[in-house]
Amino acid sequence: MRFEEWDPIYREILEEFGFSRDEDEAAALLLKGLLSGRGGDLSLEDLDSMIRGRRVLVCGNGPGLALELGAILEEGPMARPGASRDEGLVVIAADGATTPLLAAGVVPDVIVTDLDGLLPDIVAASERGSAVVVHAHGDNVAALLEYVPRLRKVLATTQAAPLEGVYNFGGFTDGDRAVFLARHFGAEEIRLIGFDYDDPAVTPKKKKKLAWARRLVAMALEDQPSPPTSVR
Ligand SMILES: Nc1ncnc2c1ncn2[C@@H]1O[C@H](COP(=O)(O)OP(=O)(O)OP(=O)(O)O)[C@@H](O)[C@H]1O
Ligand SMILES: Nc1nc2c(c(=O)[nH]1)N=C(CO)CN2
Ligand SMILES: [Mg+2]
Repeated sequence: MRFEEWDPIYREILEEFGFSRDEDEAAALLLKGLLSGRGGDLSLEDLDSMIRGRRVLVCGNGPGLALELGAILEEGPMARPGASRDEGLVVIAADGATTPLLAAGVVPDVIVTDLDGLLPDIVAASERGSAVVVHAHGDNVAALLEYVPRLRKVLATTQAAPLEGVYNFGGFTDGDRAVFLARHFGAEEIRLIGFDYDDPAVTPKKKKKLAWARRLVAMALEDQPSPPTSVR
């Protein structure tokens, strides 16, 4: 999604949650600085070669994730590094979904995170090869400072205007940003598990975020080349 298309949606989000655009922009600059001069981080080309033409499984952190994952694991193999396009699913974990995935023996290919999932698990997955798409915003500056130096293969995102090396593929919550990312890089098919927008066991703020996730996932999946398969 082009930033001009995203910006009106972002304005609505800023208004509804009372977030500060200036603070989001400052966080994006900070993340850019934290990554500058490092070796071994993730390029757009790396993500493209992982995702383009592949079947992608985007995992949200809803309460059904472990069960739905069990059903998928019975179907066949997950992707292995260097797998051909017919081999298995590329797994993208939205932040906290990393924990149930690791518990089931699945190391995500990509983690999309604003660094408020279970961070020791995200660090462990990174050490085991997961690429980490780290989102900077005005409320995660302390986590960026503490954890970005501990992560490998990082790509930076922002919900504000993109900067050189800090991308905006569209989206707000980790789950919907993961779907926008999969669309941006040309996934052949996107399946969702662990998305329960009507989960009653959430705080009022999370409920509002899940309403945004519902709207944005629907937007990201519009006009998918092949129809989305949601396990729910
Ligand atoms: N019932 C659910 N509970 C939590 N996450 C859900 C649920 N259904 C879908 N998701 C998606 O899973 C993603 C990852 O979940 P996680 O609990 O790590 O959220 P988060 O975005 O880090 O939380 P927050 O919005 O508080 O920062 C969410 O961003 C959301 O898009
Ligand atoms: N400024 C700000 N931006 C966000 C926040 C947040 O709490 N503050 N949470 C997000 C994921 O839920 C995504 N973006
Ligand atoms: Mg998060």
